[in-house]
Amino acid sequence: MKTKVGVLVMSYGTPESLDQVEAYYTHIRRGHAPSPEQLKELRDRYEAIAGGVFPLRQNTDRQVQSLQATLNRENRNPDIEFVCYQGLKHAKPFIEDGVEAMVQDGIRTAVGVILAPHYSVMSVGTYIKRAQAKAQELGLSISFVESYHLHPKLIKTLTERVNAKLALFEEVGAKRDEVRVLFSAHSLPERILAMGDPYVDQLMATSQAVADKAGITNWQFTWQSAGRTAEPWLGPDILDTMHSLKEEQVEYVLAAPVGFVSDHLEVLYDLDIEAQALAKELDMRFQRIDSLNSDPLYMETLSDVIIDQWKKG
Ligand SMILES: CC1=C(CCC(=O)O)c2cc3nc(cc4[nH]c(cc5[nH]c(cc1n2)c(C)c5CCC(=O)O)c(CCC(=O)O)c4C)C(CCC(=O)O)=C3C
Ligand SMILES: [Fe+2]
Repeated sequence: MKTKVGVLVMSYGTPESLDQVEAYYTHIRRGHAPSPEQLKELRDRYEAIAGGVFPLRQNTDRQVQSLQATLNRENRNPDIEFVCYQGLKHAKPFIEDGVEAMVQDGIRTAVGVILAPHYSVMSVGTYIKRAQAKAQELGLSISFVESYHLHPKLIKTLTERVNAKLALFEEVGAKRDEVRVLFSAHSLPERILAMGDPYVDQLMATSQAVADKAGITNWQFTWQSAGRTAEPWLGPDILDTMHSLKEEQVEYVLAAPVGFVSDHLEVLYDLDIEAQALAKELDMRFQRIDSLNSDPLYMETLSDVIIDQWKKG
């Protein structure tokens, strides 16, 4: 009989229906309910992306399924079998539920991975902390993949996506080097800088690696989707960046949100609706690269780093 190795696949989580948006938002706000205005604003954004469909849920389900198949295909150790469990930060099944399910299934050792390539103590760090605490409580031995932002297969597939959209621009008459590529990621509060957090450096490294592989020099990095709180967040925001590009007379813009791995609100609303509307207003041509979702090279990236982490223990 093969020994089962658990894989806790962690992701942000999303509501299942518009009714659940309030509970979800309250969880993100650490138990503080949003004001009616804040709630309406968030519900409106979900309604705008696909009439209240929550694509992140289905995308995460597919990623987890597809990762399990990839892991068991790539695994060269005949004595073990990988079994994936989902653990979400702000929705069911929560991270703690995933750990509990493994233990109930008799799993003794596990690896945790997050569906986000870049480490920050405020993002990936909090997923790991919660999983570790629950695992300790239940006596499960678990270790974690902290980041995989320079994995060659990740860089390769992101580069192919950039090249595919640059080719589309060329079809409408733009020269490849006239397109400004905007690499982006979710902003975080500025205070991560004083904490020596690797988030910014890792994002710059991914962007530089993709730019090098695609052979592009007309690019920059910008933030997006900053939270609606009083404290300062990392900037410049993509909308401000686009205003500056207008002044530079840039006409063609390609958004490459390398901090995200799935179609969800931050991509489908903040880029496809909000940034796209601004581009129209500024008379710019704006595109974005396709999200990774269950891309085979992304699945292999995850499978490689999980198998390596499992060998290390
Ligand atoms: C680093 C990071 C990632 C990327 C890494 C990762 O994936 O983990 C990410 C992803 C996501 N963020 C998401 C949604 C939201 N994030 C919010 C608020 C916040 N995000 C934060 C950080 C991040 N968020 C932070 C510091 C806050 C402030 C509150 C707090 O300190 O936690 C809010 C509240 C309202 C607002 O501010 O917009 C919403 C609705 C969705 C799901 C979208 C969907 O359902 O389709 C996804 C994938
Ligand atoms: Fe967020």
